[in-house]
Amino acid sequence: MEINIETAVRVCPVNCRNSTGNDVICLQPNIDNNTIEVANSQSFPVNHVLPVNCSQTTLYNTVVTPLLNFLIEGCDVSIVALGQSQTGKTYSLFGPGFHFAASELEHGIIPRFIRELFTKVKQYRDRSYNIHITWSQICGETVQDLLGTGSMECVDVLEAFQLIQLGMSNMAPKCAHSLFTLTLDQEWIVDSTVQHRVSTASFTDLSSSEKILVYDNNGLIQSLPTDSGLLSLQQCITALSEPYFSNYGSISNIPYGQSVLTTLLKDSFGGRAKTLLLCTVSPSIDDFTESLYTLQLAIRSQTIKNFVTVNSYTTFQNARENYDVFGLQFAANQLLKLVANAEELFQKLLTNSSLPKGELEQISRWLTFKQECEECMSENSEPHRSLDIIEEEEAEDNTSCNTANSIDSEEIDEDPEQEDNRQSNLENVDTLMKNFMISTDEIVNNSYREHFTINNSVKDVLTNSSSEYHMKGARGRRVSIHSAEELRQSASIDSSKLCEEQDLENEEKLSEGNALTYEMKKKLLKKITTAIQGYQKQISDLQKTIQVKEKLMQQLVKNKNIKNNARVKLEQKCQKLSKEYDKVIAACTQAEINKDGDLEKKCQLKLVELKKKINDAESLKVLTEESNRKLLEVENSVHTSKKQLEKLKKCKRKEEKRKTLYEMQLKDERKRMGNNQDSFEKQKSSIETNNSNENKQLVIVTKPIVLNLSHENAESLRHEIRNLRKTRDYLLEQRYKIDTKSMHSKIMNDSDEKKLLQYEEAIEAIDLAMEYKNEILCGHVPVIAKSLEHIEERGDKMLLDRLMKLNDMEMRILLYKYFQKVVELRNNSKKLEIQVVDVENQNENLSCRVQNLSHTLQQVRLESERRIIALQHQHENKLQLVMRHLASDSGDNDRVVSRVSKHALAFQMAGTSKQGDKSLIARITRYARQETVPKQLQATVSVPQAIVTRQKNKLFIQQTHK
Ligand SMILES: Nc1ncnc2c1ncn2[C@@H]1O[C@H](COP(=O)(O)OP(=O)(O)OP(=O)(O)O)[C@@H](O)[C@H]1O
Repeated sequence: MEINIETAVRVCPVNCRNSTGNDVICLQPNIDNNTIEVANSQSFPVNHVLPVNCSQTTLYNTVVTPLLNFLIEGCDVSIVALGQSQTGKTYSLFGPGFHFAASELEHGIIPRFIRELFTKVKQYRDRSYNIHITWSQICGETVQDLLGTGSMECVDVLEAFQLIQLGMSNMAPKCAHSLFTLTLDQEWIVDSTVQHRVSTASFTDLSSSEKILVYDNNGLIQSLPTDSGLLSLQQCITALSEPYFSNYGSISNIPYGQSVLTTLLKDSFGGRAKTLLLCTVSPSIDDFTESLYTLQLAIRSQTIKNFVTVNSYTTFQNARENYDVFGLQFAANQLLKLVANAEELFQKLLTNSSLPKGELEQISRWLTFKQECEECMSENSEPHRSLDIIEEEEAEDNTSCNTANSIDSEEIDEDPEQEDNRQSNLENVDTLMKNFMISTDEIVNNSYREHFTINNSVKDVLTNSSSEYHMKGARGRRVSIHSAEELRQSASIDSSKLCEEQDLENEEKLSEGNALTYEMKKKLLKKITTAIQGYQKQISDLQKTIQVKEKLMQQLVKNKNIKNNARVKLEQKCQKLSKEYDKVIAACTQAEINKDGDLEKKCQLKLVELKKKINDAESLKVLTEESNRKLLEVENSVHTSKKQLEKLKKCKRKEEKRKTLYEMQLKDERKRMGNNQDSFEKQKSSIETNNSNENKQLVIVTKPIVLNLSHENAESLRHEIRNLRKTRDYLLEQRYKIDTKSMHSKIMNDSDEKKLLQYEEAIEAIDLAMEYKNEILCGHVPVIAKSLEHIEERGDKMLLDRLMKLNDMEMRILLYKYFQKVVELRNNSKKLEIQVVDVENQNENLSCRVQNLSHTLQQVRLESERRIIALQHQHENKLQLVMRHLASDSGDNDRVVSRVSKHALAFQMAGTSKQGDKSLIARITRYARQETVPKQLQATVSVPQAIVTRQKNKLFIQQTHK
């Protein structure tokens, strides 16, 4: 929590400063409104004003007691006594000199604090604690340990008092500031966890110092202490009290590192301690200036906000590994301190002009990194956030802690919001990445197209007649870097998605077609042709299926009337059977009354038989009623198949369109390449002629401007250029030889490949050298030299400086090494490009396989569909026959009805139920994935056949298998 530094002003008795007691009073403490009224009618409002003759007890109770609570809760507390010499700083902190122990009433803040601390911590029976004391004095920039043993543990008040006496006896008279520190370490157990609190109470007795008067920036007189520690403390207080720093704008700008005193008081001013600045002033007019100085500093200090935190951590009982938490926490704190110290040191070093430039740069880079790191960490979090989180683990029922906890809970509440922010940040990053990809692709495409157009004439000849290796960019740099769009194109062509999804992409492909190379187009054409064939196959399969379905539909329509008639007949039959059933029941009852056992038995048998007949007739009736539903189902299925057919035809048309387009483009390019082939030789000879012309022109153009150069120099430059040109021609010739050789053999061995790269690099380097020399000949500053002049990056400049200092031999070695490195890099990149080509080919093959499989699956699906329909067809035929018989014959055909109804139900269950369809399709899909079609599906399915014969009034149905 942010808490302002508290201020308290104690006005010492007039006689303290060895005055006569008759001094004129220049300031008056106003206890009612906590202000100090000064003679010049200025008033200083502070947090606590203590009356002139206030007792040590009043002082302690008024301003110190609350601090003890902070300490016990785990916060660091600090009391800094500031004031003119002999105004009672030491008296307030310790008591009257070395004899403070004589009267408890005279005890100052520290002994009272110690006594009360021991009393209070003992009240927390569940806590174990230990208290350590350190005491040091600071004289100038020297720190001296007053106890001689560093930190001393004391188990009770007496031991602590003895240590104070020891320290006082070691104190240097006057001149030094003293820093008395109490460290309280507490721990207690809550639900198998060990809660720890480590807090310190520091008491600083600032020695007074002579003041000098100086003019400040506004021309006003300002008094500054001569003591370096006090001076830098004043500067820190001034800096911290500026509004900019009160918001922790940049705490790193506070000059804590200027003195040992301010380094030690860092936590008290703008740090993590709860601080009380106790100012002691003299009321005497003689001390007016000093009092004014003290009061002004108090006013400034009370605007400073400290970020008070609870120093707590938790460990687990009997779990040693968890002590690491503390270890890490401690290490983190230490690291933070180290970084802060290093920063102070670096800030100091930066002002030291004697340091070498490089080191100064290193320091400023370090500071920038730290600044960036701090900014980054403070962007979404409060300062000291990590410690707040630790605080969450403990919920104590006292005021200070409650406040802290409320802050924590707010932070917890913010978590979902932070999560949202993180999410939206991720989305933003995603969008940015996508945009970046798009723009990168665009740039690569453009530059590639540019490159392609420039080198078109020569390249086409080489590309077309050479192996794939040439096409994919063994020549030239980064030719094989394909855009994401290109890669997407090649992947999407193989996808088995229906054309609606592909439409958009296909449109894109058509428009992008111009950016593809000849070989790419050829490949694409091949793929398109395969796709068209696939579509054609699917279309014809689907057409067959539709035909079969339509036939079934006709059959169903035809059967409709017969089924209606049969239903009427069956209804009549059911009624007749029911009546008969009733009659038999009546006969049975009569037989029972008559006690005719035989008749009763016969009647019961007849009843069973009749019941069976009624059930069979009812089942058959249900079958006749299903006709409409079936018809609807088949109609829907035909409709869906027709839709699919339309889609496939559309896809096929699109692909055919693309095919025509690419065929045309390829035809054009072939024609153009034919012309290029013819003109290639011409170009070669013309290039040579141009070269010699350029040579001549060079001389002609440079003639009038060469005036700046001495005749000898110009001549030697021309000579060098001519030599370079010869070398270049030779290299070109060698390169051409390797090209021609590889064109014929279509394979290039490793040494040829390396040579080719070396030639290309060397040609590029020679071109650059010639251009450079030519510009000098023309009296221009060479472009490359101009660009060197504009180097602004410090690192680049340094590199350039180093390069300039190299001698000729070193330069040659360096260049040779670079040349080798470049060739090696190009060789590697070429290998990578070949690997990319391989991967692309593999991808292509896999895509083809996926396409084939998807076609097979589609085919199998259609075939199985046709088979099911064929079965349905046969079933309908049989049904039709039975129904017709039922409709025409009123005789006893119960046996037929029974058999047909059973068969029909069985067929329904096994063949036409949706579940059956699904499992069949699932099976077929499984087979399709295995790339094999099951034997059952390859061979004709053994369909049951029935022969129906009629003898007298009976129908005979005989089931056979084909
Ligand atoms: N409020 C007071 N009541 C009684 N005596 C006081 C009071 N303030 C100071 N004195 C006495 O004044 C004398 C000087 O006090 P003290 O040594 O504490 O001053 P100081 O500010 O610490 O001086 P220095 O800057 O030299 O350290 C002591 O003898 C002290 O007992």
